[in-house]
Amino acid sequence: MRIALLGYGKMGKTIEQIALQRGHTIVIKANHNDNYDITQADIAIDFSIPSAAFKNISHSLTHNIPVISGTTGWLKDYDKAVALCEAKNGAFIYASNFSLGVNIFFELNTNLAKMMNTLKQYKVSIEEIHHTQKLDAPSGTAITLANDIISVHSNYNSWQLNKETDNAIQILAKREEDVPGTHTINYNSDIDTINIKHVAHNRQGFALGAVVAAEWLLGKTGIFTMKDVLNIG
Ligand SMILES: NC(=O)C1=CN([C@@H]2O[C@H](COP(=O)(O)OP(=O)(O)OC[C@H]3O[C@@H](n4cnc5c(N)ncnc54)[C@H](O)[C@@H]3O)[C@@H](O)[C@H]2O)C=CC1
Ligand SMILES: O=C(O)C1=N[C@H](C(=O)O)C[C@H](O)C1
Repeated sequence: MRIALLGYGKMGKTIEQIALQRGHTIVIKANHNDNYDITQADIAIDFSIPSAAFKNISHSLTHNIPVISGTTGWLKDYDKAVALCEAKNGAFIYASNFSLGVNIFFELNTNLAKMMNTLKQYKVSIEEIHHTQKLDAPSGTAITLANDIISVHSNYNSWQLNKETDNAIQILAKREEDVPGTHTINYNSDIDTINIKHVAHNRQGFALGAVVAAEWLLGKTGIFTMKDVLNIG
């Protein structure tokens, strides 16, 4: 596959390594608003910044290039990206987290939340820890985890960043040097605490997932998620 990397930072560079190992070619490495010809590529992979993601995605879809996006913090425009993809009969995958481990963790989180729905003495909270350069908070992964709990647990109808309220899930966002991504779900009662945790040791899992998703998407039309790619859930 000829891949356009829209965003050539920490993730773009890790994706390049894995894509080359899997026999693909990188034809575009775009940072900032570079003037590139997207039609040279078979597929675009966007790991850029929140304020640039929608523009990158719509540029690719407008030119009939399938696109994978892992950028977080741009979801206010997600419905517009879906509408454009449908109008162009294109192909699009967004995932807040492309790693296989986190996608298994998403399933674990939903199943645990279903069980905890009958045990109202436990209060849930989410903690995410990332590197200090991260632009958005809470992480996209923490938002997915919170929304998945809300969809099956009747005590909660929203989430709140760094704030405890009755019917909202508190998400604590911490920033520390060099942390690739740690997410913990805590169910706390007066008697005990149950928690599940995912710790990324590096960025390889995110990057491999994004390349596997690109390989899977090529030749398809529609709007998909990592559940479709990994056939789980
Ligand atoms: N979904 C997932 O599995 C993962 C998502 N991420 C997300 O991916 C994004 C990128 O993460 P990192 O690579 O760690 O950040 P980074 O800051 O290292 O790289 C972002 C790059 O985007 C570039 N950029 C700025 N404006 C651009 C534009 N208009 N078009 C193209 N590129 C532009 C910057 O110059 C920079 O090189 C973040 O939103 C992060 O939260 C990160 C890891 C995994
Ligand atoms: O910015 C990061 O680094 C990460 N961002 C994603 C998120 O916001 O959830 C995924 C991963 O946790 C790393």
